[in-house]
Amino acid sequence: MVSLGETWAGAGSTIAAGMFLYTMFQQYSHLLPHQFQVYTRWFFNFFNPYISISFYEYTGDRYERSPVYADIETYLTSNSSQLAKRLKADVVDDSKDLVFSMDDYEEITDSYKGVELWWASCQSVPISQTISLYASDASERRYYTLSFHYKHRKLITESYLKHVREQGKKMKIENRLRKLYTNNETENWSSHQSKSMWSHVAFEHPSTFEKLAMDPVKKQEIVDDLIAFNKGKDYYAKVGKAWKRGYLLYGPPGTGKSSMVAAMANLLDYDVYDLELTSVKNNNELKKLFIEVSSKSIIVIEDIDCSLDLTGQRKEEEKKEDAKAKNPIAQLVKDEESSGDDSKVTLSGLLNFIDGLWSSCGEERLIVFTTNHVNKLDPALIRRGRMDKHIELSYCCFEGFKVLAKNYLDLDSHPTFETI
Ligand SMILES: Nc1ncnc2c1ncn2[C@@H]1O[C@H](COP(=O)(O)OP(=O)(O)OP(=O)(O)O)[C@@H](O)[C@H]1O
Ligand SMILES: [Mg+2]
Repeated sequence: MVSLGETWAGAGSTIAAGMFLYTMFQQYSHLLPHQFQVYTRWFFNFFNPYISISFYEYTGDRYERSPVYADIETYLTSNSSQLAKRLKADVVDDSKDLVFSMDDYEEITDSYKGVELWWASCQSVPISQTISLYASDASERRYYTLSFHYKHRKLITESYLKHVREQGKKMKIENRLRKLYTNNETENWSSHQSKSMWSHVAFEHPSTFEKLAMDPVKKQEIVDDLIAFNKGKDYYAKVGKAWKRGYLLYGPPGTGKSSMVAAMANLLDYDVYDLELTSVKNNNELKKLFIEVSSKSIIVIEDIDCSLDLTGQRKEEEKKEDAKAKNPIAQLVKDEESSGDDSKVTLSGLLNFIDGLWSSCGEERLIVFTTNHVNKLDPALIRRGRMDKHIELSYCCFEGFKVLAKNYLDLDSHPTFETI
């Protein structure tokens, strides 16, 4: 007699065989005559209770990888390294560890709220490549297919896929190597649209808030402020503001402004974008740079008073207006001559990216300015709301000295402390 268990096992393998046949059919159906294709497709669809969704690595004419594909890949990394039998190992640019992912044509089972579903990694070979041996430009297209029973359609499309993307993003952040970016002058960036305008190295600065010598009350206030920002996604959504915050660090040279930026990045686990304004050609290039900044990052403009003549520019404009009133033609000629060098980032351009319309692209970003001369800056640039928090870093106080004594000499107290 055949037991119930055996019957189910038989049914399971029939379903698996059916799905395999269907996948094969999908892969090679373009080689069949058209009429035959229509009938067989109808036949399969009629009897097939499973829905499958494909996620391609590159879609349409995008240069960059599809973000959905990347999220799924990361999500499946944890599942596949346990479940799949054939894996690919790779050292990925952004991650600390080796990354394992499913090898091509491998399949794994996942379950979500008691529903079973199947992921397969596939590759479609372009037709041109099957015909011509020389079609070197036609590369394979990778994609994942997700299959599930049609009665779970709502659950999968509305909830499971969201879960996959969230998990994928979270895992990517946990596993990533943080980076320090800089905008160096790449001459041919415009001819390679897909090439990033930022170049980077791994960010491994050892500075932390514990090691920073400053008034402990002030320090705690800054740490609390940063953590509140980090957890403030809902708050920013509620008040209808872009999720970003500006800090102005000012004080005499060598008082720990750069160290504090590094400490901030280490505290929040953010990337650092060191923006060198003097090598940005114009506002348009500044816009491109800002668009490329990822979320969870700090954009730093060091010594902003030296980077640009942001203070003088307004006066310049006013002077020009005066000159125009006195001698309009001479001023027009002058303007014409100087318009050839559009090599200017203007104050209004910069303000536009700090809190204009463009500031809302990307989220969870800190903008930090450092300066030695706070009173040289245009008040519009540093008004509250734009630079939300002004932090003065000054010469060492006694509390700060104690931190230094601990850091360097491992001393908690000493008879000479009182004298100091
Ligand atoms: N408050 C501080 N706590 C601990 N170390 C500090 C502090 N201030 C400065 N230092 C030490 O002094 C050095 C210079 O500090 P840092 O580069 O952060 O100063 P800065 O304010 O950015 O200077 P500049 O205005 O010249 O850019 C660093 O090596 C840092 O370790
Ligand atoms: Mg500095």
